[in-house]
Amino acid sequence: MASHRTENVNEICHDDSAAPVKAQTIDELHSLQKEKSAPNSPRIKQKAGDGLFTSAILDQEDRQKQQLKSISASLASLTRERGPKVVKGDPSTKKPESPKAAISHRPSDEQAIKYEKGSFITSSGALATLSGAKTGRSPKDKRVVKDKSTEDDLWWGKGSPNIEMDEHTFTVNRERAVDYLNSLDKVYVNDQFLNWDPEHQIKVRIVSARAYHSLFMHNMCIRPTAEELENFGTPDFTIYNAGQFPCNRYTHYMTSSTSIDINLSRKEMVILGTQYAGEMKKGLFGLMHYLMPKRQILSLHSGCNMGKDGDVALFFGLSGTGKTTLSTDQNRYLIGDDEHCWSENGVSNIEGDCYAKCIDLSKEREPEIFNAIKFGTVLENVVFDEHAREVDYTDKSVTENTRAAYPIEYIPNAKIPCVSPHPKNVILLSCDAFGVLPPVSKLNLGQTMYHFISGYTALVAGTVEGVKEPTATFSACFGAAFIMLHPTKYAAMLAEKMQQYGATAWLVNTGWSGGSYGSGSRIKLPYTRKVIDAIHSGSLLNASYTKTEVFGLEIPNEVEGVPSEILHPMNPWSDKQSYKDTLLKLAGLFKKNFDVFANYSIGKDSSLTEEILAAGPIF
Ligand SMILES: Nc1ncnc2c1ncn2[C@@H]1O[C@H](COP(=O)(O)OP(=O)(O)O)[C@@H](O)[C@H]1O
Ligand SMILES: C=C(OP(=O)(O)O)C(=O)O
Ligand SMILES: [Ca+2]
Ligand SMILES: [Mn+2]
Repeated sequence: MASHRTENVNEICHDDSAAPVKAQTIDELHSLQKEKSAPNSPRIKQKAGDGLFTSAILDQEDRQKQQLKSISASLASLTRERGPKVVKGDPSTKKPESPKAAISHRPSDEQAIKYEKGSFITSSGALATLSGAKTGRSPKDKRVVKDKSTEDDLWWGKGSPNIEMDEHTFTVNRERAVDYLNSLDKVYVNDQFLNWDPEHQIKVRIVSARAYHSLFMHNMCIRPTAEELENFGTPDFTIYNAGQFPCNRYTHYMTSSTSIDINLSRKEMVILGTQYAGEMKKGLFGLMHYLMPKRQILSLHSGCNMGKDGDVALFFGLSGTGKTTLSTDQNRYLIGDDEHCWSENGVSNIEGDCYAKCIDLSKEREPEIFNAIKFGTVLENVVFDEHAREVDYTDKSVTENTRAAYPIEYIPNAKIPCVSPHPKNVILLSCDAFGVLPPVSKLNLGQTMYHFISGYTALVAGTVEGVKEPTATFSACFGAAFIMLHPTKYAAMLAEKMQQYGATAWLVNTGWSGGSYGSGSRIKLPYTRKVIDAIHSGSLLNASYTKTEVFGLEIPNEVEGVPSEILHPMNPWSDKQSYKDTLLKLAGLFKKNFDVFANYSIGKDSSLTEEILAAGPIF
């Protein structure tokens, strides 16, 4: 057969109608595609001589050597002298006898596709992957080292998320993780930042076995510039993610083959037996909940956005209550969807991404999130069509907790750098599965603190292992799984800041209406958006209010764009007696939950504590 192929297989066939490409070989052509610079978080350039740039005296080669030395030190076992010899790059391009490769900076999606079963590119260009047996967090497997420095500082005991372990057991698990990582041909190393406030930035290193974990963290943390990366130095905190490898359940303190261990003194975290990426994210959040309050900065499990006129709103809420959905708003600048710091400088995002739930995601209802799912985005545990690679967002067969992690700049109106002035509105989101909390109510300071400390929601299926249907949950500070100090410490700081900056608080029910889960229905997202619009615009502040029974919540009689019948939660219930019974049942749960906090005082004098205690349900 005649063929038009030329002798030299590397030569490029020219299409004579187009301008000729200068490259002569495939390799040369590929070199044209190579990124000029690796992607970083877009930011305002800092002035030369500012903080991070001062140590730029070393030449590039020396800095690379130091970087590899530092990675090698991170991977050193505690019982041997030094760490493995590491080189930069993809191990498959190196000779077999080459030492361990550490792939730093932009981990490629291709690495995941090449090495990880179940990883594919979807029709929109995102990397779809599977997190394995665990598709949600495992809070019961979280351990925190109790030592001299943490035993007095941290919240321990009943209700606390910090289940203790000793230093020795931590070392056993650390050694297990490091040995596992060192047994692999390659590991991925991310050196990145947390917190967009340059004064309070934290340097983190994540060592992981999976390309997916590396890409996830690349998105999640703030991406350094090439220059910042070279001058990174020693990280403030290191994660060893050996999630594919189990812990030894016969080890003291271990109750399963999963263990997520935090050692604040060693500034390290070890992950064994779970590949759910949210463990890394929330582990670092725990770290910030420890470090920031020491600097008088309040760490918040909240989303944050800002209007054109600079009015800022915080959205507190547990997983699935709408932080990501509602902070992503086409009319407002997005500061962040999940984790922030409130300092005297204002609000700053801790992260560089959004981590959206994508069950039942639709382009019509949530266009910004839908469009952010493109090349560079990690899609976890979604199901897609084998040929067209179209994702079916309604498919729950892997989990209901399907997720998309994308760099925050994939949202068109994200504000970079992700910092804002002080909040004007503080919105407490609660997804009430009982259907008795009003769609919106205005809170006084006592009520704000009462509801902040209570942290009530219905845990929506999926995010925590084993939770199959909405279940009433109380999670202090709307994030008890992540806080490190006693809830009243964060509450006191929130009260002080809200008073100082004159913020108004609102309780918004994004859950059920007209009946409990099973008989009522979830409040329509467009209605919740209207409620939020009215809060932002200030119109709700001037509305007339009616006080509810039992919870004493002030509910507006009208909200533009929302049917007034649903504003009082009793109206849409067909069985009024059932409403009243359910209301009392929920009030009882609140009361029981709050009992453990009744003996603590909040703030400088007893008046706020009294206000808070008086703000609970009366029945
Ligand atoms: N009324 C509503 N308000 C907010 N979210 C809603 C509402 N009704 C349904 N949802 C859905 O609930 C989920 C909220 O999840 P998300 O915003 O990711 O929560 P969080 O960021 O707090 O974990 C989204 O899937 C969203 O589409
Ligand atoms: C990632 C999590 O939180 P959220 O749903 O709030 O993003 C989580 O709780 O594991
Ligand atoms: Ca969260
Ligand atoms: Mn979220």
